Amino acid sequence: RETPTDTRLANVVILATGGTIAGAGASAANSATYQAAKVPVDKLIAGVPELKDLANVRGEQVFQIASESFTNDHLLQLGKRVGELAKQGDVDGIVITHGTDTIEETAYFLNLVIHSDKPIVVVGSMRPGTAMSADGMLNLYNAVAVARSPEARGKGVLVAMNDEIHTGRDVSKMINIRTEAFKSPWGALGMVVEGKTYWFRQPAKRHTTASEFDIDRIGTLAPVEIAYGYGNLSDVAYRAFAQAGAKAIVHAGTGNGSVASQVVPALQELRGRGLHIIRSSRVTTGGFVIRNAEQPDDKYDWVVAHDLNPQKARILAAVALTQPRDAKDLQRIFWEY
Ligand SMILES: NC(=O)CC[C@H](N)C(=O)O
Repeated sequence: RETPTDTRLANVVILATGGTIAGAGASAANSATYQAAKVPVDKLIAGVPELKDLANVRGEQVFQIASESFTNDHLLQLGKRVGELAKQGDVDGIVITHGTDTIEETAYFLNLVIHSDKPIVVVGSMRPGTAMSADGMLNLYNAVAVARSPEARGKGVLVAMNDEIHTGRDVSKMINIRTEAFKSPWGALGMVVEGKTYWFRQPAKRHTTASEFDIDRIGTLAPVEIAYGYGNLSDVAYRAFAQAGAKAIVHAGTGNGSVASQVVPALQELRGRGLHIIRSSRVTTGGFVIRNAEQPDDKYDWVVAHDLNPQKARILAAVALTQPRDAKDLQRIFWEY
């Protein structure tokens, strides 16, 4: 049955892409063993009747996948749909349901390329809806509460998880299994309680309307790969990525983004052939890579990812290198976004 549109309420569109929030398990005891991306968006919305007290909500099924299977093409397709909806006068806010594994990559991508100050909120869950103490219903309710909130405007793309509101730029999945899985190294922006938002911080980096990147001007993302640092490192992965056509390699380095001495010559050689080398850190609760510490970045013409983790550094480089740039300009972008 169609519910009549309440004209006093904000209009929020829910774009569904899959993940555990759309997951289903065999029994209520299955909190970890289940299939992601099963439940269609209309059923997710029907499962939370209280949404209609917050906003006029309608759903669109964009994909039905687990988020580890997101490709650059999925990012572009989703981004273009978000961009279109954000331009519509009858849309006040957008919620994207998403698997949690790569939610931080999609949220950061949208934060970089969507030119709108309307609230855009990405949400997932850690337990499928069929499980005891499932977290998806409340997370979805909270996401819609943020998306309809005038106070969420202009804060960039947000992630609502576990009652917290995070900037898509900072947030990262730090723990699996637990519902308290998402943290931002510089703290959450706010909280949602009983459908009301409470704010404490503003994002400091360039995003959305202040971004030089625009989804309407991006046809394909640049191929950027990540190579992991560890003891006994070899240059095999770096050379293979270069051979396959990578425009940049993000080094998920040990500690300060350090590079094993036996690999430095290969990375110098690849930079000489035009590939960008981006040093990031594999530490999990807030890397902080500084230029010319550990490695002479000025001399080698390398870039540092600073506080961006390797997967976020890949997103930024894939967007930035949609046009050719020297390392100095790419480094500027890493400081500013
Ligand atoms: N909690 C989750 O959403 C993880 C499920 C799945 N791996 C995904 O990211 O889509």
